[in-house]
Amino acid sequence: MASQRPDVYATLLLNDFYLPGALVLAHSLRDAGTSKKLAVLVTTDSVSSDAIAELRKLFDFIIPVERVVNNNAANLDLMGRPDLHSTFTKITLWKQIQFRRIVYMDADTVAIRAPDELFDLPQAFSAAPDIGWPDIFNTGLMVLDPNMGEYYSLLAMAERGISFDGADQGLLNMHFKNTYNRLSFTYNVTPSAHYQYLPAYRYFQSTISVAHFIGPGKPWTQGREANKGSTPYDEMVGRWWEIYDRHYRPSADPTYQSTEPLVQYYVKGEFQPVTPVPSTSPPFQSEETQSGLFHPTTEAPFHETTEIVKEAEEVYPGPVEAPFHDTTERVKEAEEVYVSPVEANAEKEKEPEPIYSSWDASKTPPPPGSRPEAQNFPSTQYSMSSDPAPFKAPERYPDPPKDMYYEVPKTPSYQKPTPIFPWEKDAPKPTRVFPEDLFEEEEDERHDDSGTVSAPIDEEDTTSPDTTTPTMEPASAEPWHNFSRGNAWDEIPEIGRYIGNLQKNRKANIQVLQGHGAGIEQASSPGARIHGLKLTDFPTEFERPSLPVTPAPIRRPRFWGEERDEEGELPAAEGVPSQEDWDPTARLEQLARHQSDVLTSKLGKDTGAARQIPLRSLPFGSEGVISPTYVAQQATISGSGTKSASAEHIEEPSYKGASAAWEKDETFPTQEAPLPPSEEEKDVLDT
Ligand SMILES: O=c1ccn([C@@H]2O[C@H](COP(=O)(O)OP(=O)(O)O[C@H]3O[C@H](CO)[C@@H](O)[C@H](O)[C@H]3O)[C@@H](O)[C@H]2O)c(=O)[nH]1
Ligand SMILES: [Mn+2]
Repeated sequence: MASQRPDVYATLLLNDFYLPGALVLAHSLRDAGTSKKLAVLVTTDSVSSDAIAELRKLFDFIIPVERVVNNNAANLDLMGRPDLHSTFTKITLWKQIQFRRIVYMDADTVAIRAPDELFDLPQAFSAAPDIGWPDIFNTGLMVLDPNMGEYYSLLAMAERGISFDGADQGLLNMHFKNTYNRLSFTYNVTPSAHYQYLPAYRYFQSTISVAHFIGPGKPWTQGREANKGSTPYDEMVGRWWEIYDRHYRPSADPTYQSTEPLVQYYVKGEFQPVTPVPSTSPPFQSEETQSGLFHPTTEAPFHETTEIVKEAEEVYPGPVEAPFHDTTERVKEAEEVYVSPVEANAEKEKEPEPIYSSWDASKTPPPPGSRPEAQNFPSTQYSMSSDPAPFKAPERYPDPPKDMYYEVPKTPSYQKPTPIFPWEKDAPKPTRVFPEDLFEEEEDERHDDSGTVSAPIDEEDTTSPDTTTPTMEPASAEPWHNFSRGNAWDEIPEIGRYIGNLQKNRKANIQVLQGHGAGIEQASSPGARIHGLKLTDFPTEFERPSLPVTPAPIRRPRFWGEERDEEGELPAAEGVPSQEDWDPTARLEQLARHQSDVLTSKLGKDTGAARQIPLRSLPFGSEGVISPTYVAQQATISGSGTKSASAEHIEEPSYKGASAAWEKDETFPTQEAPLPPSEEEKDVLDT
């Protein structure tokens, strides 16, 4: 008597988190005037008796089913939905042979109209395309005729974990492949917050039968404020809230206060206890679910704005009891663990310290005996002004300040900074003459004499007033021919003079230089070398102490014994002794003695006591060493005639600076000289 079996709309509830969805779906079908009965498949290991009690008010059949779990959940992770580990349970629909036909609808669907015509389809299995991959069907709405053969076949797949997405949709699509009857998309419209085909939505809007909120966020987990816009998604979410509000929204009507708070408990923003009620996890919850994306328990009750709390206080004038107040086993368990809000309040008076510090609300239930979370919230109250006098604006507000701009000074305000150190004020006028100055004077004279420039080519270039940078000559066909290897710092006299002036300024502050320096300048050949710009400049031959330490090399006779051709030989250097006359030991001794004399005379002046530096013996092993070319040893070397090469007297270094640490022409600490104006200061000066 197959015709006797009823038709039903069926949904599935795997836990309390989807309770609001299942209830709203049932209400939507009823409100739409369906003639069919309603069934709900529940996994009793994870759906609370309170939830079942709530379902019983609405559904004609509460059908306990055994959970079918996919133990091979890798594909669910791929989908980002570890919470769907138990959706294989959907296959138990085929077991429900007490029904002729089932129109199955996910708990996250809502009927816009009751699609009762689906019960009249000739096909045994129908479903609508999936928006993510339209060749397959979405398992959120299925029209099926229960059949044990089909069930076992599906169970066999489930037990082997055969499903391309790890959930029921992958399994059922693999089982029914292309044999399913494809329904219109209007039977399972899956609006997306991310993508929607707006013109099609508007065009087909009036024919939509069912909206399905696929994905991890459901209307009841996002709260009523989340989708207030006018997109198709928002509009459909609005349809869900419409039905929810019609049946579950608490109102100010005191007769309505008996509304079961359990449903609101699982709807974000709806459950507003005066004192928080501990959340309990369903007994079955896999690790993935607990740490996964979806946590309605932690989202729902504790994250509210004060505004809504106030609203709730109006609705619930007295302390609200926990929603789990029956005597089921689960609630008993909960009561053992948790102190009731009333008890908690009593304890609070005894001991005000909060004990929430280490509790992670997203992972575990509150610790036993814990205080209400919000007990220490600041309770500052602001009252409205009770002064009835209207606000009167003052007659006149003060004028805004005038001339609020910066006036650029007409005359440059740059002034030499006031001296800080005494030597800045008492600095004597520099009198030292530098070779480049002499060189310039000579140049001027030459110009005057001949009337034409007779200087060497590079000098000519640099004196030309418009050639400031030799490297920037006009481009020619072969630019490398004109490329100068010169350094502008060496070649452009302006730079040289500028740096020279800087150095002069600095040297002017060093008094010790003046007396001794002049002699050096006299001795140096003016114009022979422009020095002083580079730190690596070495003293000239005139500035160096002359120490004839190297003898002239001995010429060896040529291989054939003939005499050397003296033509082309360089003249012997002045003051360089011939190698025959060179006794290195005597020379070293002489040098050491000289050094000792210099030191004695210097230190003697300072300390008043002349110190004798004893003659040291030569290092061990070097006593008998003589130059291989040494010919005749002479005890004393008679001077060869030149002043600087005198064997008896080796000249002292020509420089006698401030200290031995300084060498001639070394740069001196720059902080002492007043620095030239900076670029900014020059800008001011130029204006
Ligand atoms: O914690 C849960 C999870 C799921 N369900 C039930 O299982 C259904 C499927 O889960 P859902 O979150 O609706 O999945 P969808 O976001 O819709 O994901 C898609 O993928 C699922 C797995 O293949 C299919 O079941 C859906 O039909 C399909 O739309 C829900 O509607 C509920 O009826 C629960 O009761 N509790
Ligand atoms: Mn769904």
